[in-house]
Amino acid sequence: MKVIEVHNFTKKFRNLIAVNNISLKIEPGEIYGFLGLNGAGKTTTIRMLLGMIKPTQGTVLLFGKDISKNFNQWNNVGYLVETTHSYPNLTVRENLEVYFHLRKLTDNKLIDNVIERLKLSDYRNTKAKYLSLGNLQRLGLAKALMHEPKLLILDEPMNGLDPAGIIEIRQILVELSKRGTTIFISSHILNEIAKLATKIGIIHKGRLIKELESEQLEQQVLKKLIVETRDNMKAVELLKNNSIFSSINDEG
Ligand SMILES: Nc1ncnc2c1ncn2[C@@H]1O[C@H](COP(=O)(O)OP(=O)(O)OP(=O)(O)O)[C@@H](O)[C@H]1O
Repeated sequence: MKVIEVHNFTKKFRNLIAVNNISLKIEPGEIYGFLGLNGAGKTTTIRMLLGMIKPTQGTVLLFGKDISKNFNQWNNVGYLVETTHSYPNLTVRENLEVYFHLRKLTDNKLIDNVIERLKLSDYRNTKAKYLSLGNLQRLGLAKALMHEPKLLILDEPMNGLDPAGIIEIRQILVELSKRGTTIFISSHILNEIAKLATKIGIIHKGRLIKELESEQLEQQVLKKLIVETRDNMKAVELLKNNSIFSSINDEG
C-alpha cells in the first residue's frame, strides 16, 4: 500500500493552472523531496494532499483511503504548511497544549519530549509573538511531530532556520524516517533536498517534470561555475585549451 497516491491531480484558479495533471505514488518510509521554484505549485499540491482545498480534478488517497470520503486517519498525519500559525499571546508550551487537546492526545510526556527534541526548552515559557522566525518554525515543526505521525507533510520547513538549525531538523527527519515515518517535504533549494530525500520530484509551472531516485541525482545535476574575469574571451580560450567546456552567458 502506498502512503500517498494521487492520480491526475489538477488545480485551476480561474485562468491559472497552478497544478497540472500530477500523479504521485509515495512508498512507506520514503523521504520524498518535492522541488520547485517559487510559484511552481508546491503549496497548492500540499494543500490538496491535506484536504485544505479541493482539486479541480483528481483524488488523494492517504494510506489507501480517499480523503474526501469519511477519512478518519488525520491523527496519523502531521503537517506544516507555509508560515507557522500559532497563538501569539500563548507561550510555546501553551501553544503545544492547545494542539495536544485538539488532537485528543492523552500522553502528557509527548509535549515535553517534543520541546526537548526541537531544542525549545529555553523558550518553553516565551510567548510565541516574541520568538525569532527560526524558533517559530521549530514550534510549527513541534506541532507537526508531537503525535509521532506515520506521515509528515512539510512545506518548506527549513525556511527561517539558521545553518545549524537546518542540520538539526534534517537529522530529526532522517531519524524519524528510520523509524518508519514517511515524509513529503517541499523546498526550492536543491541542496536542502538532496541531502535528505530518498526520491525527488521536480515540479515546474504546475507539472511534475521529473522524478529521480536520490542516487540518480548526482549524475543528473549539471555542475556549473559562473566566473567573471577581466578578459572573458581569453578565459574561454584558456579553458578550452585545458579541455574544460565554457561559454559566455547573456550577461557577458
Ligand atoms: N488561492 C489562489 N488563488 C489564485 N492563485 C493562486 C492561489 N494560490 C496559489 N495561486 C497561484 O498558483 C501558483 C502556484 O502557487 P503555489 O503557492 O502552489 O507555489 P509554490 O511552489 O508553493 O511557491 P512558493 O515557494 O512561492 O510558495 C502561483 O502562480 C500562485 O500565484
